[in-house]
Amino acid sequence: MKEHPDYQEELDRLTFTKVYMDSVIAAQQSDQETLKKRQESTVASLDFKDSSLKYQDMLTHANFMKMSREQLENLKKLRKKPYFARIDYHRKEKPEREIFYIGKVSLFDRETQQPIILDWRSPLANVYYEGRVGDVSYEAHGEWYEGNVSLKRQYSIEEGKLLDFRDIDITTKDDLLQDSLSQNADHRLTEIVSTIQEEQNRVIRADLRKPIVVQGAAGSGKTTIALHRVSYFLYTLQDIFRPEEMLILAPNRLFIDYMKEVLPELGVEKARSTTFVDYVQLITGHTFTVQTQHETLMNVLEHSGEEKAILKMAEWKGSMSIQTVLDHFIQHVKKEFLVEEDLKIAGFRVVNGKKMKKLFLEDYSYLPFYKRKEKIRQILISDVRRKKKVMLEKMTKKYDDELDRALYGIKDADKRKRRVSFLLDQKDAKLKQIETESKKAVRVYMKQYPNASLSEYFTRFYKEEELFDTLLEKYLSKEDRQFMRTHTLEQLNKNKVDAEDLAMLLYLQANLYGLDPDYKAKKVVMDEAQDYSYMEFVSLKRALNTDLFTIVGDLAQGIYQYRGLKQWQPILEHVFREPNYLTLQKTYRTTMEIMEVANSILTSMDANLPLAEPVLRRGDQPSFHYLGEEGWEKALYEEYKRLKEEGFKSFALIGKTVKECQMIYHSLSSYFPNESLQFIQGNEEMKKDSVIILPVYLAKGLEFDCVFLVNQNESYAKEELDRKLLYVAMTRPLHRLQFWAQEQASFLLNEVDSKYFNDTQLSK
Ligand SMILES: Nc1ncnc2c1ncn2[C@@H]1O[C@H](COP(=O)(O)OP(=O)(O)OP(=O)(O)O)[C@@H](O)[C@H]1O
Repeated sequence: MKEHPDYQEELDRLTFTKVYMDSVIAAQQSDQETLKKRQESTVASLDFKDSSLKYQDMLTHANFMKMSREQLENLKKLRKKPYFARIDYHRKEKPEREIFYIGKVSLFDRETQQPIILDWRSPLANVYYEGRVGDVSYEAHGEWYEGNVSLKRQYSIEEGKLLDFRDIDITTKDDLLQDSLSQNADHRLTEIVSTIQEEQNRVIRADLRKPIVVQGAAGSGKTTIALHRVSYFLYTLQDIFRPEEMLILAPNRLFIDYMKEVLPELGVEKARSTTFVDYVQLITGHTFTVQTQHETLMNVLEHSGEEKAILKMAEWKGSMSIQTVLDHFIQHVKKEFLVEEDLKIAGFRVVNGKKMKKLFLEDYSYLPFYKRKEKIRQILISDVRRKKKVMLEKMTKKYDDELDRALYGIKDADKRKRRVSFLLDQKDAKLKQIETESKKAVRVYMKQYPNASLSEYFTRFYKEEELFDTLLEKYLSKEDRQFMRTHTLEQLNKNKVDAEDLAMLLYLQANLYGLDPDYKAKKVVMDEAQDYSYMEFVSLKRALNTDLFTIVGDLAQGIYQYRGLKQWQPILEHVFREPNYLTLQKTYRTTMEIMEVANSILTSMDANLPLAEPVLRRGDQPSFHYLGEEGWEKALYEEYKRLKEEGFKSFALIGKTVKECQMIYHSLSSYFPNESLQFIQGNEEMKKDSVIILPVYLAKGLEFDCVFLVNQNESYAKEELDRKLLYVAMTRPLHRLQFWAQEQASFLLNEVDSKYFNDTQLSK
């Protein structure tokens, strides 16, 4: 590197940037207010018609100057690695080329407003990620700019020191990516802004106003890219969206912890990250215990007896048909809101009932039923208040006229006296009647409207047998209907619901009550989306009333296929308007050797999915170890020790089920040093230096340097579900994969070409 003609220039640039950052940090610490004002006045004096990048960037800079303590800390961190790339760019209309350094956030010269560092999310930075050197164009704020990139350079900077730099042209491979992939993982996801690949960049920057569905192979960066898209989204639309309005849905709490590490790095830590189950519970405020899809899956894997009927019911509860049925049920409920009685007070018609019905059916048709009811109540209150005055006046006038007539018309003094006194009493009584009836009229009138809770409606759906049968007979046999009714009602008696019921609850909540604004989200990210049912997508969309969804998943990993999606089509065609659909085929997590074995399993599935293409990274072949031999536990421990000595940091032992994992834990715990094994079966947080034992369904989405697939008792069968579980398990390691079982067939390795793995018994 030192021989490079630009070496000194690059060194000077880094020094300049760091010194500049130091001055910003010092200035921020000493005089935050003055600086802020100065920056704001510079921005204020700008030509607002200038829609170019510069203006937008300067606004960003103004925000940047309004640094919070947290941001200041970030800047200090960034000083260690201020940028990772450079582009030399010549914009068509400009006289000369400009040099831009790209980093995690932008930094501008306070005096000249020239960028010292360009944010990776800025429009111009797109040309770094897309294509190679040569003619390029990019879009910024609706306008296209053309130009030429003559140089793309990558830097390795650590602790503020320039370690290396290299240029990328058409022929060079991405060394930075290779370096980054060969690193070891320590149970957490990292940001990848310096090595985002072209196909990934396309997902990150795809039209932000449209929903997007991404089918990506295992390890293709779906989770990582979805989070980078949120970061890009917040940067680009920062004037419209706040991070708190983002909702990130992950499969379980373990996964959220794993993902969370990368959120502050990307500036999206304020987004709400949760599971679908927790989110629905929060929105609906219900207190049911939820039988999760994992528990159902476990029952199936461990053969509980009723599994066929349970699976069928789960599938049905998540299907497209249930939406139609629920819509009918909602229409049925709606009839109870169609009050058309007039509201009368002391004989006066204060409110026309037909008008109320019209309000409900037409004017407020965009609102959930109970919100419409509330609107009507408010209208009634104000109508009654307004008309009370008129009624009192009219009533007073009526009696005053009568009194006049009595006073001047009745000649007989006694008669007149009686009549006047009678009229005065009457007047008094009538006015009082108006007063008292006005007070309670609305309350009484509103009693005609239903007043039931969400769980009452939900229970009713199952309880009213005749209605239930009428609604469902087109879709399910009598036997299936019966099973579904009794099963769900039994669960409800125990204050329990199935995970699949949550979508129905959310759908009812959205249609009947709506959502508390505090829980609303304007943009939704769904990871492991293949595991969601059709009804879950529909209910989320209905409840949140937004199209801004980023949906990433892999059908090949659809281990909850009994309830989840088998294809993306229904979502693409029926849930969203004109969604974008993109695929990620390259896989970055694992080595070519591991991917060859995993792809053999993928080929044998029905899914008809493209094979994952690993980026060129080599490692040891996966190995098969005989677990039947005495002392296998010690042998496994020795393998672990050997790999640890090689420098690998994170290890997992993956079993097919929780029971299998219990067995593995039991067998191995006396061989591993105290506390170094951690058995995860739910939401426990993973300890950093432990060897993790966990069932496949919980390992989904996670990654480890080395993975041991262990099979003491439960083999993977040739059926679809088991193939998917196996595929998920095989695609977890970054570097090493070992199979431990009594026979190769336990991992379906008898179907895999033996040249792809090493049988340790044979090679002895
Ligand atoms: N462009 C990249 N540069 C460096 N590392 C990358 C890149 N893309 C992905 N990775 C790494 O590849 C690994 C897999 O990424 P991620 O977990 O996001 O993939 P995924 O598609 O969600 O996987 P799965 O479906 O198996 O859960 C992570 O370690 C991630 O950091």
